[in-house]
Amino acid sequence: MDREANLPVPPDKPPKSLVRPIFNHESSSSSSSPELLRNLQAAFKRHRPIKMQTTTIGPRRNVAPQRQAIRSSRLVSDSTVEGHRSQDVVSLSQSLAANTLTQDSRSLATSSVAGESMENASITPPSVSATTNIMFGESFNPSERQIDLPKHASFASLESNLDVHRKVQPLIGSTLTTHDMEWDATNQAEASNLGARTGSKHQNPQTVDSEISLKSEYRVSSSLAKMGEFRNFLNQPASQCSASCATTTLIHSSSAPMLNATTQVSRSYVECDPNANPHAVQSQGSLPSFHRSSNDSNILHANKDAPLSERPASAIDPEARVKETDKSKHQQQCTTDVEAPVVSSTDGQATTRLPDELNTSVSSQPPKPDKQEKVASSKGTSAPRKRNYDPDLFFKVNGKLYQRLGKIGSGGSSEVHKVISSDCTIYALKKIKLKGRDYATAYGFCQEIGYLKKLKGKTNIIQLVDYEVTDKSLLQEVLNGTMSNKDGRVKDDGFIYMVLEYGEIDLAHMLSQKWKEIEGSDRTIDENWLRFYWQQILQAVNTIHEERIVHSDLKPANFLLVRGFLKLIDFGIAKAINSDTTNIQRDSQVGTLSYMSPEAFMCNESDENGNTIKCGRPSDIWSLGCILYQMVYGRTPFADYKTFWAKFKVITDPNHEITYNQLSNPWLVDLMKKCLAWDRNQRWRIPELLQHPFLAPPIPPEPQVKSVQLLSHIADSFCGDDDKASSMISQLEQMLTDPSPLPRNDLLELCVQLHDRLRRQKVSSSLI
Ligand SMILES: Nc1ncnc2c1ncn2[C@@H]1O[C@H](COP(=O)(O)OP(=O)(O)OP(=O)(O)O)[C@@H](O)[C@H]1O
Repeated sequence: MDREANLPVPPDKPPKSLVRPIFNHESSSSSSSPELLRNLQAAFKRHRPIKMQTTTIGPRRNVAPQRQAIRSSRLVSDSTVEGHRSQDVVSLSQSLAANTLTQDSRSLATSSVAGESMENASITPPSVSATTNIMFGESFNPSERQIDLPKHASFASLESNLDVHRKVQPLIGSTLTTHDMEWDATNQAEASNLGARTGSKHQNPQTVDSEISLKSEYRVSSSLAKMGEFRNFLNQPASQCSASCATTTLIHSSSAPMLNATTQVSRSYVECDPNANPHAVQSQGSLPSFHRSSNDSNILHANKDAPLSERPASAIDPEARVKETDKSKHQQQCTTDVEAPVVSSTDGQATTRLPDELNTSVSSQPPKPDKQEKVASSKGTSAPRKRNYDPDLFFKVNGKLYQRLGKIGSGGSSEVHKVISSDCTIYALKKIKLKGRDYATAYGFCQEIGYLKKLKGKTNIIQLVDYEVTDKSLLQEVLNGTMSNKDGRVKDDGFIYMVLEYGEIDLAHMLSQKWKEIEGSDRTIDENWLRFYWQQILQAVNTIHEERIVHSDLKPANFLLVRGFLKLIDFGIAKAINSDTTNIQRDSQVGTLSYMSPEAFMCNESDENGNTIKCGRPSDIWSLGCILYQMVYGRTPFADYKTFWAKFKVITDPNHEITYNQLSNPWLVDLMKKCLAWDRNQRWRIPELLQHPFLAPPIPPEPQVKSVQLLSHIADSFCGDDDKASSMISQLEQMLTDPSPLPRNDLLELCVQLHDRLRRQKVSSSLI
């Protein structure tokens, strides 16, 4: 039965021309004045996100709690410090704000219905940006990116809505099931107070007010009843949860007078996330007026029906399959939970639970204008799947949408983008195009997924959050460790998508910044800074070496700073394709070549003994030596050799001597030499490097300290300007303070000479 049909038509529909630009779809009703909407529209046009092409932007009520507003202004200023990144903050925050704004504009309508003062609902652009920044200031804080803030903000936004909605809650009256009323005691108390005030409206179902209240009350009750679930929902792991977020702006839509945050936002995500909040599905089914344009489609069930090629990688990944089973259980559970509100219609006629097929049918329908929805519901058919997102704005990985925030970089083989997920977590999305590559290379790229899976949970390795290989057979082969079609080329327009932890800056950029500071001054590199990062670099590489993985492409750009610590990225690729000429071509840009070991240049060739030259862990150590050299001197050891052939020649020459300018700490030179030994067997391994005196300086033994003190007494006893004696004393001092083993003979000889000199001086002074 169509509940909507039983509701009186609101007499005061705002002109569509006013609503359309805000929501980009038909807005069926609102009891707020057209004047107000015009003002809202005008106010928010000024704050339209630059990057967001969505038109689903609406006004936002200034309903954020005071405490948050204060906090927001602090965060606003924090976020501006981040310079370049703050632009993302702005665009993102605006886009996310759009979501909240849309919701709140609906709250506005309700608040007028419920008799709430419209002054509270007034829109002030500054408050919009402040609230917006509450939401995003933190989400861009490197240390808190994965965090509660977006969740908190969504929640705050929801609560803000609820502040308004609570006042209409009592209107629900007896039409609500007990389930609907499962909200916290505070709300209930408040509602019962308000009930007395607003109860009369409920008595007259024919009035516009109560009609709209009845529409909204479902959403209110649904939202309130689901508060607990919503909290849980927001607490879901990033990769599994869908929540209020920027991306919803594009797919928001509602023709109903209002829709609360929980229902609307999460519903929006069901379409992109098979694991998304099932409440959304229910609300969609139960509220036919909430339909989006016919362009949208719901993937929740479309995924089930999708052909294998369209299914997520989890369909073939046993690990992911387990996850999916759990999620679908959860989904079923949630669906059951929300069935009651679905059928508790305002006219009291639909009081039984919907049959499962109908639920499925309704929830799987692509949201459409009312008419279409009715047809679809009654027939129980699924609309054909359509692409329901703008690929210029979003990436879709395993059914989940990630909004593009900008390109971070591009490697020889990939593009890396900064993205935001539906739960407002920032990620890096690496996209590798497979088409045209030889199969072995494509296989190699795909192997990175295998390595990243193997290194899951290792804190100094970038973490893979999700992935999709559009060529499922390729992924299957990689996961099985088999390779057919060795000599073929990838013809299909396939891609690898990897959703990765996001790194704020890479070591290459850190270094160039550091060297900009140093250059022009008489300062040298800060040794403690060097120790701090060098140790992290070693530990990260040690992690993969322990896993028997050779990176083969170590360079500063492949160490990313994530929440203050360096993490290794992009490994495995170079190793997997090491013998492939493409790799050499890729690396032929000066910069990467600069870190290649002699054996990497000669890999698979035979040495003078007829043994095949292999690239193993020592090859990575050489690259580490080049990185350290660059950290110390501001340039790589072979930077003077510009072309490929010049580099090739000098690096593969065993007699070439690397220049080490003198440093105040001799251990540092020693350390570089240990890494850059031409003979790979001479190079130290990471466990040894971690114990090198540069990182773990030896404490001078006690006797040596005493000797130095004694020496200074001897120096004092020389009278006059005895240059020879002074020079001998400083030599002795140097020997004693040098942490390397003392050259005993030299030391003894010096001591004897000094003693003689002192004796002679005494003799001559006694003669005088
Ligand atoms: N997780 C991430 N977070 C932030 N930035 C990233 C991330 N992954 C990669 N990048 C950026 O993108 C650049 C290219 O990424 P990556 O090295 O993985 O691609 P690639 O195609 O293998 O590059 P290349 O072949 O040149 O090494 C990196 O240097 C880094 O600046």
